[in-house]
Amino acid sequence: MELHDLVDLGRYPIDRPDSPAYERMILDLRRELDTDGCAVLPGFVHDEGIAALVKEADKVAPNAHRSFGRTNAYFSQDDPKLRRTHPIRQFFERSNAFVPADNFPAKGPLRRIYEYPGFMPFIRAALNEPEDRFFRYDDPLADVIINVVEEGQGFPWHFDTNNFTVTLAIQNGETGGQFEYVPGLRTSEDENFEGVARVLDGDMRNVRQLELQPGDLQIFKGRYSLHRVAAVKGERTRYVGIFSFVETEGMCGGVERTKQLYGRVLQHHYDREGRRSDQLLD
Ligand SMILES: O=C(O)CCC(=O)C(=O)O
Ligand SMILES: [Fe+2]
Repeated sequence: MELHDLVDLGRYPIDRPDSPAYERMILDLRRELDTDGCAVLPGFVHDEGIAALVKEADKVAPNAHRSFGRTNAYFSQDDPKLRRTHPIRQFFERSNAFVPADNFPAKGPLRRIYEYPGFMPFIRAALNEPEDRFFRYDDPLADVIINVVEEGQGFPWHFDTNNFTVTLAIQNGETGGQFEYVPGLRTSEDENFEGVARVLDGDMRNVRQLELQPGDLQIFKGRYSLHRVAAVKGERTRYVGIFSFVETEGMCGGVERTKQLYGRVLQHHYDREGRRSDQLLD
């Protein structure tokens, strides 16, 4: 399986895991993840690869599920029993559109990157996770998707369900669309509702901002880092590819979240509801 027509393998030798260059790359990424809770690989996909990905995105964008509505950081329902200021009760406007994973064939450029045999071991090594706790997201609607964001749309503060998130910038809006995140705001043992409430309330002290360029790959721990995408402005649509990985085999999106984001839910989601190795809300 070849990847050089999409990925800059000279700069990022994910096809040569035994080389010193690979080892150096992994050490650099680990350092970045330790200090910033996030690592960026500029130009991971080269210009020609991006052209192929934009073409694929343009083709499937009409199949995106457009969803508008108010969501909290956990994509859960309101709980009127809690005090009014509790993060579960803080709802923000979200409008975006996800192209569900079943739009991306194995031979298309986006899934070819995700399913390239060396890609998962590379992401796992960068995150320094053990082999028995690292899997692709077992979600036929969400393992690899494109987030389509048009003028005026954005994605408010939230946590991902999948433990690890890898995003690939494919096309930027004219302006806006910056990514903001707070690394490690919750852990698998602690929701840290107080810390989350402070950020939702506008405390920007621990918020970091990123502006990715098309071709840049970003690795971060989406289940533990609160994050959001600023509204996009201008005519051009923002496309971001999202590849998800989890620590528990068979883990997929919950029923409520999947309904909200993809507009449908499969038997698969009911069968696996609650398959998590932590007690977090979503
Ligand atoms: O579009 C992005 O950059 C990320 C969107 C996001 O956070 C998500 O889809 O969960
Ligand atoms: Fe997210």
